[in-house]
Amino acid sequence: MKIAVIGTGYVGLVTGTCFAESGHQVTCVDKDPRKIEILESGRLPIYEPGLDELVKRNARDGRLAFTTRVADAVPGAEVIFIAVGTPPGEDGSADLSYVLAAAEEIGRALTGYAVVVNKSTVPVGSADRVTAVIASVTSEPFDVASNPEFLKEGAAVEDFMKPDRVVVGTPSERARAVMGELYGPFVRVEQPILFMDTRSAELTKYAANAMLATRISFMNDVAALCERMGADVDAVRRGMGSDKRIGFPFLFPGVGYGGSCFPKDVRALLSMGRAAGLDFDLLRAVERVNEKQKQVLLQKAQRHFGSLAGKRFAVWGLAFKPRTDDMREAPSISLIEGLTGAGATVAAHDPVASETARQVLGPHVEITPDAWAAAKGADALFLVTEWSEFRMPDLDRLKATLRQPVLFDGRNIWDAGRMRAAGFTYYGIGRGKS
Ligand SMILES: NC(=O)C1=CN([C@@H]2O[C@H](COP(=O)(O)OP(=O)(O)OC[C@H]3O[C@@H](n4cnc5c(N)ncnc54)[C@H](O)[C@@H]3O)[C@@H](O)[C@H]2O)C=CC1
Ligand SMILES: O=C(O)[C@H]1O[C@H](OP(=O)(O)OP(=O)(O)OC[C@H]2O[C@@H](n3ccc(=O)[nH]c3=O)[C@H](O)[C@@H]2O)[C@H](O)[C@@H](O)[C@@H]1O
Repeated sequence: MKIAVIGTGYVGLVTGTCFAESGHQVTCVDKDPRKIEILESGRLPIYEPGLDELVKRNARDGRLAFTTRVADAVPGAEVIFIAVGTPPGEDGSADLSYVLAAAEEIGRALTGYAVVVNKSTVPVGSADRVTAVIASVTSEPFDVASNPEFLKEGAAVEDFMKPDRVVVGTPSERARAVMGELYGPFVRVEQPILFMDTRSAELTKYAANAMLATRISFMNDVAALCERMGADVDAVRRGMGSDKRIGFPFLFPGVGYGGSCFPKDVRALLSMGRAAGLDFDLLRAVERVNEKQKQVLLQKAQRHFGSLAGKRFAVWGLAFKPRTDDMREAPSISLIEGLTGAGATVAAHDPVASETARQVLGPHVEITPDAWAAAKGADALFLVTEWSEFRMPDLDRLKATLRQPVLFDGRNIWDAGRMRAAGFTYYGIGRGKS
């Protein structure tokens, strides 16, 4: 099939590349000429494990092309994906302007029947608005489908290639057939394509993200309770997750969820609820707990040191999660702002996100080329993102490098007993009284 993908961010680039990998002819469009220039030169504008190899191979073999012009990609395409951003507006509701602008450009470029697929995360009812915009600028036949994306950054290719499910919302039999053919190679009987109406598909995406965020906030509050009651959240988590009805994923307490989606999608769902006359109390609490959680390490440091003024702190891990360079709503930002706001200086290291972090954090935060340089002379070390390379540091070297052997482990990746036995003062999240 001939496919066009509008937007080459995490979702668009992965979608386009994975369809090209399965044999389709794909053109990816981005209005940002810098991104297209980078892609055409064989590099990637984002860090996503395994993606660069696939992009290079499919571009070389002529199945994947890039352009800045929607009008170059749409004519003749049977399926056109919209994968542009839907950032939060002032009141938390999703800003649909990029999606509608892309829809209009698509409409103007249509040359015959196509399925226009909305992959961006959009409020319920958006498919109707996309349909209206396209119909207002073309008389060509088309259908609109909602096909929310569930990939995780850092594992995006794997998630796309082997999805737990594919959700497709459309009333059109013809569009269902096209989408069935497209996704057939990616699914099996037990990982089905779930066809439904567009509104249900749009809501499924928000409800799934909100449920995952709820699990995390729930566990962060359980962790807080563990600290007050002298219980160990790791044991509690294992005990809970072993129940098949609960399961293990997304039960890790930490420094709060971040990233480009959970925070914005929780807010957007709350806003949708408000507009529909529903006060989604549970979700408001999820968000409140998350904001509180982002302060947890700062509060532990304040309790330990009293005043933070004049202290030097090291931070390991800046991206909102490992295996990505994405800093959007990263919990490291709140921590570092809290530390520097209290008069401390910060030196930080991230294996991949240093460049994006520098732009977000500004010049007053020292970004070091390796983890040890950040730790040198620090009064304490904060572990914020659980990159694999931080898991087993040389403890003798760490003790000799830090000015004071104090550890704040925001992801519970270190063995508390081992750290204490090695002479560190160790603080985790929900690991007994602290
Ligand atoms: N990042 C993620 O892991 C996931 C994101 N989503 C959703 O997918 C959507 C896209 O997210 P990301 O890929 O992270 O966004 P992004 O911000 O990384 O990329 C969006 C791209 O679209 C381009 N763009 C905007 N308007 C355009 C137009 N009219 N023509 C051509 N290009 C245009 C922008 O220049 C940008 O490069 C959002 O709605 C997001 O909520 C869904 C699942 C996972
Ligand atoms: O809509 C989206 O954009 C995507 O949002 C999340 O994916 P992502 O944000 O890439 O990363 P996650 O692995 O879900 O992590 C999100 C945040 O939650 C935190 N987290 C995750 C799991 C956990 O147990 N505890 C926890 O604190 C992570 O550290 C991170 O800050 C969802 O997992 C994807 O299914 C969804 O497609």
